[in-house]
Amino acid sequence: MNSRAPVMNDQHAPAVGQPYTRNDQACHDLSIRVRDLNLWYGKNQALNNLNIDLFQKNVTALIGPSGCGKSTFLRCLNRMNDLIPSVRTEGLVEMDGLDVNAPKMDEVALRRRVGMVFQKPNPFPKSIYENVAYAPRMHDLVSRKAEQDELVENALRSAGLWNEVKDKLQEPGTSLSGGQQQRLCIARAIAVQPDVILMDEPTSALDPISTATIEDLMDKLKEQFTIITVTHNMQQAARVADYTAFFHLGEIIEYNDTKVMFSTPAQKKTEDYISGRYG
Ligand SMILES: Nc1ncnc2c1ncn2[C@@H]1O[C@H](COP(=O)(O)OP(=O)(O)OP(=O)(O)O)[C@@H](O)[C@H]1O
Repeated sequence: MNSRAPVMNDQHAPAVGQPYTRNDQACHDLSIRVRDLNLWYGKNQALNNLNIDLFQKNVTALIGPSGCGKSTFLRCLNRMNDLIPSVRTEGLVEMDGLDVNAPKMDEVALRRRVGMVFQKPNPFPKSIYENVAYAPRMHDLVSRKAEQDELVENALRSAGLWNEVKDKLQEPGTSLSGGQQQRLCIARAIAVQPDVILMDEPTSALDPISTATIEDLMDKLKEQFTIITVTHNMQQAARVADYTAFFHLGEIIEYNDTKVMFSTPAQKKTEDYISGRYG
């Protein structure tokens, strides 16, 4: 086993060759299983032998210095790296037992199950209503207008935006504030009833109040969805994440319960990073 494999400091060390997991008892709520994942951009290896189990209905934060592979890893979970021609991937990413990279995996269906929210809010140039209704219609999740209306309302309510927009659903999504636009993007992601929501620095373009609103929202959304978020903000990881994985130079150095990792990191590199000594 890679000597720098992720470490779970309050758990039994796994047998040689076995991946690190949170604990045996929790394996029933496994959502995503990653084994020996390697990724290259052309000749440059960006992910190096990653092994990690991600658990259902939790928030997992991916932290680490710039360029350590957090976003690249996130994009492995919904095959968005396939859109980059120079990318080559090896290893297993399994979601609820299904091999995400299997040739017969339907990428459109996969991206319905794995929603994504980006750093910069990116609503479609359409009405607030259409931003939410479009994908469910494309995926045939609704047939009647009344059903569609209900779905739009539910998604906007779940994203904590309904009360602010219910009287202006036909206005452009882009007319909303940055924080509202990000919640609209979250409503759009949850409208297709995914299992997993990937968030790539979802609050880094937002003011502190909008950031706090999104953090509260993540706490509610994890009752229904598995959330994996990239963040540069240590306090945010400590506030929102049940589990945290620390990445460094394309490897997972440590992965653990967030409270444990932040109070007693097992690795010197983790300690240096979370205490702000580098990165
Ligand atoms: N499209 C791409 N083509 C080539 N190399 C890339 C591409 N995207 C990322 N990389 C490289 O892969 C490595 C990991 O980048 P990635 O963006 O995943 O890191 P990150 O930890 O998310 O960084 P940041 O915190 O700055 O967003 C870096 O060396 C980066 O330069």
